[in-house]
Amino acid sequence: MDLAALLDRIADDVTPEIGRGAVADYIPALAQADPHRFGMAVAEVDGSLHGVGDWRQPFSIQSMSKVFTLALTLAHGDDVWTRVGREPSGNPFNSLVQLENEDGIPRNPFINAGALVVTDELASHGDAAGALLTFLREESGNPGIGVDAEVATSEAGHADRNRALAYFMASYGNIRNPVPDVLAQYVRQCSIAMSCADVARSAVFLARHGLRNDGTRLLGLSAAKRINAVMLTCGTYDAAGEFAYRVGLPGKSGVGGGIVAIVPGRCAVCVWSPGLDARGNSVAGVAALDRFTTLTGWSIF
Ligand SMILES: NC(=O)CC[C@H](N)C(=O)O
Repeated sequence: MDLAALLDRIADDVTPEIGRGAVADYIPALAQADPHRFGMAVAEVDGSLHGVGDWRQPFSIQSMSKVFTLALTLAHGDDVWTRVGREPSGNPFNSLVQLENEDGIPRNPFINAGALVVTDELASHGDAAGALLTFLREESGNPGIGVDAEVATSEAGHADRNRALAYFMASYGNIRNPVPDVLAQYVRQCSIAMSCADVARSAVFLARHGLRNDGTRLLGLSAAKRINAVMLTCGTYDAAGEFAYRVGLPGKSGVGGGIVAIVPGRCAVCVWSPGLDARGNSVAGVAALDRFTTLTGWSIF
């Protein structure tokens, strides 16, 4: 399959979708994003890389970081699964509503509550955001990857919802490090800026059943398979059913407008366009992945 030509065609096909939706503005720095940007990259398991549009342009990875922190945490063992579930929440990514009835155990690691628990667990093994940056730089081959300081400051100044989630879980004993430290780590991880090329290359270990780009193993086969399963069922929040229906791949979105999707055994795909739908997923991004699986037949179903 000529993936370069395919990506050109997808970019053409989704042109009417680019600019639709609304950029996230609850983190003020994200509101400055240009909704007319669009990029898409595919990293194959053999190391080849293809892209179209703004695929080399760094953007705020936001919740896509949650896939990588979960993977790094599971590389230390399975303990985190006693503290976070694996069920879709059916609620918005920053919702508080289920936590009180469910003893402070978040539904899954990809909503904010669950991601805070994962970061807390990873922080018990050292500097969580530092470990994440090291991993992303090594995997992508881009040592320039870093935290966007403006986004980090903006996010830290508008983190009351995440602060509430973290303190509430701490009251159940499900945040173990000091809440301000966990929040600082979480804000740093969300504020990392990467391009579609960087994200796709950093995520291809999930298509390679846990093997990193240098051939070493980050995760066992089961852990890699399980992350893909949780991405499929929970990676796009209360739109995960719709995403599975339209795209049919494990995927994880972020409010910066990125979505990373995995074709097990073949490739990782990252698409970026900042205009979001009401549930926080990129409008053009979902459309592009929909075209990608339709044209290639590479859905898991
Ligand atoms: N869905 C997202 O990308 C949300 C991430 C964002 N940093 C937040 O915590 O609200």
